[in-house]
Amino acid sequence: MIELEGLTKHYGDKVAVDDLTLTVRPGIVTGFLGPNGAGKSTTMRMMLDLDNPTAGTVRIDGKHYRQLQDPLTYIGALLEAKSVHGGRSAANHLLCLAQSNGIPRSRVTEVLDTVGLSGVAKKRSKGFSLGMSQRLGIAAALLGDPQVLLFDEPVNGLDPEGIHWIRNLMKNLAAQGRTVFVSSHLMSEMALTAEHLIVIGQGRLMADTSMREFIQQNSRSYVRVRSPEREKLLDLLHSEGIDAVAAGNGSLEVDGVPADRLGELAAAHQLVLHELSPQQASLEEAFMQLTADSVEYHARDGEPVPAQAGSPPGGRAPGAPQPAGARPGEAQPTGWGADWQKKRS
Ligand SMILES: Nc1ncnc2c1ncn2[C@@H]1O[C@H](COP(=O)(O)OP(=O)(O)OP(=O)(O)O)[C@@H](O)[C@H]1O
Repeated sequence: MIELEGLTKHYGDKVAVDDLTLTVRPGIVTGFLGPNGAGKSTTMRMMLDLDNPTAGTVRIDGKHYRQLQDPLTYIGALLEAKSVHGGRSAANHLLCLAQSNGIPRSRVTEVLDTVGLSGVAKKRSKGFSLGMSQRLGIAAALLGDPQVLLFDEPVNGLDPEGIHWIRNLMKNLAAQGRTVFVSSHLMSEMALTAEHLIVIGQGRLMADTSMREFIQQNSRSYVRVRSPEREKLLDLLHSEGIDAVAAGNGSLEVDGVPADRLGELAAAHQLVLHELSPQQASLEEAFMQLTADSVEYHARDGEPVPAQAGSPPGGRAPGAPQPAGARPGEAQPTGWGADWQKKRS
């Protein structure tokens, strides 16, 4: 397992990682989430002794990284897929790593086969696509057959088949009893892969919980009900002391009552329903809800507006409503490109 205790990293005045204490357990895939700049890569680098902590410790199976003999046989990692000597072939790159870590040469062929790069084993890695480089990085992580694996954005650049493959690979590694710690911004992918989540924001621990609990605790689940007799249904629900609010498309959103009970109530009062659907928030919604206040980099609202002949940047789409305060026929600069347009006029 990986144990962090009070792990902290300052870069000058910037607190990149702030007093993290947590344990990453074997046998499951643990997802590592946080907005841009939250401190994920810094934490992973400190786990691998690539950065010195300002305070605190990291232990891999009870030992500091520096105490590990042949560290690749304890912990394998994919951090920067492109950080490979471009002049070396894939096989040579892996062979160098193997030789410096007491790993037999035969493992190079095995891991190249595992990641599907046998056909390009002798090709120089500088010609590799991002997806191929990711696979080579994963091969390097697997080389020493370690019990602990770290993957920073492993699906970056992979095609759908590759994404499917890495998802199964991580699950299989965990099922073998290994510790698998993975960061990704792809929430849908994380939701399919990780069983446990660690979430940080501005360097601080925000959640350390199972995927299920995380979604339940940080999002609202409700039942959407649609009926041609919405007002009657609303009165009925209120008379039963059930909270319901009118939503778009003639529907109601009902909190805290299972769909079965709502269906039975409607049937008992002979009310027709056109929809009765439980709504559970996604990991993405739960993540955004939890981390909204710790997002460091905010983009401005507004759509990029393409400059078209006869239509100034920021102009309205045909049929779009006139912005408040605008004179008829006059396009108002709003959103993306608005400052640029103001400077021009
Ligand atoms: N070498 C460095 N020198 C100065 N500041 C740094 C350095 N490395 C990281 N930082 C800062 O530390 C903070 C955490 O960065 P880090 O790269 O760990 O975040 P992250 O969660 O991995 O972000 P992303 O999701 O964008 O990859 C950021 O504010 C970053 O600017």
